[in-house]
Amino acid sequence: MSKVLVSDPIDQVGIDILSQVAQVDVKTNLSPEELVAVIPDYDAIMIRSGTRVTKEIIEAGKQLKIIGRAGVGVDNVDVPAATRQGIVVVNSPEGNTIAAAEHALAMMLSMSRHIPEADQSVKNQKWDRKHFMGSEVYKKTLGVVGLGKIGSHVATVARAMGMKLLAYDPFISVERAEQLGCRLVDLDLLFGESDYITLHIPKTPETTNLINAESLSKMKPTTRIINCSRGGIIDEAALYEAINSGTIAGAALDVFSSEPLGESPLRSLGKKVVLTPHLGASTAEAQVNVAIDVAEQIRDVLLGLPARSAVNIPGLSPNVLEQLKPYLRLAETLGSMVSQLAGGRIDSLNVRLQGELATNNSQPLVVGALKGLLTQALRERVNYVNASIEAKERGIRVIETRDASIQDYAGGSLHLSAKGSLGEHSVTGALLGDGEIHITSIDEFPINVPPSNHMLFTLHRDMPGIIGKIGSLLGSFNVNIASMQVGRKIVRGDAVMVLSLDDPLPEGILAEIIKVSGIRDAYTVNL
Ligand SMILES: NC(=O)c1ccc[n+]([C@@H]2O[C@H](COP(=O)([O-])OP(=O)(O)OC[C@H]3O[C@@H](n4cnc5c(N)ncnc54)[C@H](O)[C@@H]3O)[C@@H](O)[C@H]2O)c1
Ligand SMILES: O=C(O)CC[C@@H](O)C(=O)O
Repeated sequence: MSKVLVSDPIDQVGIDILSQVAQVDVKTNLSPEELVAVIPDYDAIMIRSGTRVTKEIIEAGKQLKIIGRAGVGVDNVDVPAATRQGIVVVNSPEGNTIAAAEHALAMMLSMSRHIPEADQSVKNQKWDRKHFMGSEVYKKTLGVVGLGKIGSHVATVARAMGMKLLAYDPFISVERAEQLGCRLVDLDLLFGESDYITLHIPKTPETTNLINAESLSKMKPTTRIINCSRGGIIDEAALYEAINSGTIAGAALDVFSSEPLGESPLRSLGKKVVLTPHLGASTAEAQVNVAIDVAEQIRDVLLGLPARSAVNIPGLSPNVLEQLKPYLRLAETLGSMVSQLAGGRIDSLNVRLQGELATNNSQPLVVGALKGLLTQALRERVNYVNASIEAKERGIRVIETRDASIQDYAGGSLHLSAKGSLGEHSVTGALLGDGEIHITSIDEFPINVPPSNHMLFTLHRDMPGIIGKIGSLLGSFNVNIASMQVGRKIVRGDAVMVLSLDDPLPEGILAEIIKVSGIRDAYTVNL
């Protein structure tokens, strides 16, 4: 039975889902050393933001197949290290969107009305109404940095509260921003005009310390900043200076460059600052959502099914995935066939999506073809996560083409051609009515055969007697032929013969087949 380690607090509903297929061990607050020590036993790890899954942990996780992040940000996972090791990393891109957006809005309002401090003073037996004069958000300008899922919801609610909206997001269209009632502007303008600035961006090299002494100096003395996205996007020392000196009015922070927050002068800024301990996703609803979302994906991957929100393989919606599954099998089968036909070192793979397939998201099929191609060399070490990297590292050039005009099969067909040290070979395949894979051409010779576990292909001159000769030769070695088909372009020209065999071709027979007069070449394929 598979084993899953849950190393951060996860809602019970997630544990119940995992328990359907695995032994689940909940061990929270493990030190990095303890994690390295226990991880070799586990097939999957499920985390929130508390656990850092480092390269060391990943390398020690020899059995690991999947890392599940019950939340959005995967910056606490070394995704490149996981990818290299063929480990799927999944998250829950939407499960806590509303929770995080509502937290940002709550932070904005509580900072404006000094609610945390006022509450504390009443609890301390005081009745001080003068000290907590607030300001309204109505008709104020909110600058939204990052207009993705959370930023969009914040914008929608803020607009309903009567705020004017500016937004900065280099990857969002003007139309989308306008739909949300936001004016898309550059960062300097947003910094200069906003009364409130709310950050909803990932932490990347570009966004690290985006809010620094220089950007803070462009803001109004009344500006207040809200950060419920990621620590490290704000230079905390510069923020402290700016608030302390009156360059800006205040900040509400849920995330910090180092968590838990250690000694920090930010704690001393009184009512100008509201601080929460990374609570953006901490609602009962969000925790149920993310636990279900990620536990289901871990369960599926442990059952050998694809994940719907993998961050290191092409993301596909469950519906698209369901439709594409038979074509992924087709791509893998053709990839494995073409690599065996080509033999030797492969320099390039051309993947041509034909007919209806040409209109689809081709990336998963290309990865599927590469996975099939590399299975010969890497066996189970290659998977949908690392196939592209492994191909790149081997110097295999991948060319992707589309031809929607080839309407040979309903649903489309896939044509792979591999060029290598021993020449070039191609294979085409399609799914027939019942979803069964059919090979529809080999080296551009038309055929129509379902693939079988053991196959023999010959390239020969189309002439009387040759089929009989091969049949007798195989018979003399006690090889049973299950089916046979010939494909040719012209009568008495070159042809290919495809034989499905009951057993693998014994050692040495291929050399005998090639000696038969009229046979130009012969190849075996085992799937
Ligand atoms: N505090 C919490 O508990 C909590 C909860 C959930 C999410 N988050 C964090 O909130 C952030 C946003 O999450 P989301 O679900 O909205 O993500 P998202 O991917 O839907 O949106 C992020 C947006 O940022 C934009 N962006 C990327 N680089 C940018 C840049 N350099 N400048 C401006 N915009 C840029 C993207 O185009 C995208 O629209 C993430 O960092 C996530 O980890 C925090
Ligand atoms: O796990 C959490 O509580 C925080 C999650 C949040 O930071 C996220 O990126 O989804």
